[in-house]
Amino acid sequence: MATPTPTSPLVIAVPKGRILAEALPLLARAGIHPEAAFGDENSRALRFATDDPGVALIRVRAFDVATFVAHGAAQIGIVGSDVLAEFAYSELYAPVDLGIGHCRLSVAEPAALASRDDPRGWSHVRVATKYPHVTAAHFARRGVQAECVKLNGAMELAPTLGLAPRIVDLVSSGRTLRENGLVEVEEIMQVTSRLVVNRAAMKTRADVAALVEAFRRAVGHHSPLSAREGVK
Ligand SMILES: Nc1ncnc2c1ncn2[C@@H]1O[C@H](COP(=O)(O)OP(=O)(O)OP(=O)(O)O)[C@@H](O)[C@H]1O
Ligand SMILES: O=P(O)(O)OC[C@H]1O[C@H](OP(=O)(O)OP(=O)(O)O)[C@H](O)[C@@H]1O
Repeated sequence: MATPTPTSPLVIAVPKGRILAEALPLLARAGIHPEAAFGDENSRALRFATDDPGVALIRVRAFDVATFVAHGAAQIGIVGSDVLAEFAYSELYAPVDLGIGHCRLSVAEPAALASRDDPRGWSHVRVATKYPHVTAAHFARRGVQAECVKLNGAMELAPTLGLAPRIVDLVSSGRTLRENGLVEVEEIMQVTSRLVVNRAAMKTRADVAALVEAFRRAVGHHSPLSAREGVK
């Protein structure tokens, strides 16, 4: 595990993709001003300077933000509560709900199946998902055994191609489900993006604690949440 020293720049991990666009104004409000390439989706760079030599940004996949911060390779990150719930890293502290990346994690199935289906009667389900742990835990809570087929995207194809009759995926507008003939049958959790911090770095580095406060002020949010609270 990388041990951050007070002299090394503080590294903030931000996911590429949709969260990046929503995170940019928030970073600015927290006083972080990255070089222009950071907001350019076409840039192939992965590490970016800011106007503060003590702060650098990295752009990584959403699921990898949690891994970088949990191992101390980055001290702070921005990540969806869906990802936090799936990994449940004890090294991560999630003190601020950033109020961006609103969506929900839901169970969906083909409209034809839903019209004659009763979720209360399920004892075993086969589900295609990027979230096998959250899915299994959700069904186990009501005594249903979930057999998960792990996919990294395009879960919506699974029912029509016979991979699994149901999926667990993120839903926002509902358009992706609709355009693929699926309907939502159960909500598992509401999702927003959280600021995550490496617990050891939070205790040992004053710059980390100061930046957490800057993010709190930036979202006007003051109540601390642990990594497990609010993420079911
Ligand atoms: N439709 C959505 N509306 C709002 N937020 C979303 C939506 N889909 C995903 N998110 C949030 O954004 C995060 C990243 O999702 P995204 O779909 O960009 O990842 P991805 O493209 O699957 O990532 P990668 O390609 O790196 O695996 C999710 O973990 C979730 O918290
Ligand atoms: O309800 P909607 O508004 O249609 O949003 C839901 C879609 O958004 C996410 O995918 P994303 O667009 O990030 O693409 P990806 O799965 O290819 O990353 C998610 O995996 C759904 O497919």
